[in-house]
Amino acid sequence: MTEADSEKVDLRSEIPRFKPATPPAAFGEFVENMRRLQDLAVSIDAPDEVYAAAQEKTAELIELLAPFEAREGKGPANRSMQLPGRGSLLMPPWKVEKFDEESVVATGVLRRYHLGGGGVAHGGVLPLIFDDNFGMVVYAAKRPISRTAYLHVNYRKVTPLNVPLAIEGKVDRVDGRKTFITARLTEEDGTLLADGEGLMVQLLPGQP
Ligand SMILES: CCCCCCCCCCCC(=O)SCCNC(=O)CCNC(=O)[C@H](O)C(C)(C)COP(=O)(O)OP(=O)(O)OC[C@H]1O[C@@H](n2cnc3c(N)ncnc32)[C@H](O)[C@@H]1OP(=O)(O)O
Repeated sequence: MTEADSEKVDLRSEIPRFKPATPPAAFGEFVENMRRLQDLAVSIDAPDEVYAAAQEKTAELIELLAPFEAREGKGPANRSMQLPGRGSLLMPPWKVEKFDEESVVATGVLRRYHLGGGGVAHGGVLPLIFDDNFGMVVYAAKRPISRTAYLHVNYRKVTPLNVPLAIEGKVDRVDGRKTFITARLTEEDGTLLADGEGLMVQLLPGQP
């Protein structure tokens, strides 16, 4: 395998030194279509022929895209700050509203894809939102590159779908390599849905 080949197929990387991307509008529209597809994939109840047609169309899309799979940090997903969820399908489609040393605020809605049961968000989605916020807080506060050592979420109320939400996280205290972060997830009127605390530990040279 040549070096160029290994770059194409090796999806591992060290923790990324973040480089923002500015993709064309079509990328953002593609990601939003994919999000709509995710919502539909978890909610449809369709005739057999519709599933068969959907299978064919998605197979065509995979064939179109597969030749362009690239290693972490090359494509625009996850590093397009102007797009909801930084253009990453893993992330809920939230927008960063405030990003400075004082705090990081992101707002958005959770949608059908994020359903747990009983019409409200899956509990596992919340730690994802908190962890991502903690990562951005570390970055915005100009702390060294760190990884989450622990993350604690208190679920205070069920989190509704399709309702505007906000998370605000900030550095609580710093102790050597350790950055302790707190965050709150609220509805627009300030109702507290969940709060969280996390420890981000600065990576030492050579740590992945
Ligand atoms: C624009 C921006 C976009 C970018 C936005 C991107 C956002 C994405 C952010 C995602 C971030 C992640 O999810 S990262 C992925 C999830 N996390 C991981 O996979 C981490 C896996 N764990 C590890 O790699 C390691 O355990 C580390 C690096 C966390 C720590 O290991 P270490 O380097 O050997 O350090 P160690 O000596 O154990 O600990 C250092 C100090 O921290 C304390 N410590 C360590 N772990 C814990 C713990 N669980 N609970 C309490 N305390 C702990 C120790 O007691 C010690 O304190 P003292 O004795 O010094 O007082």
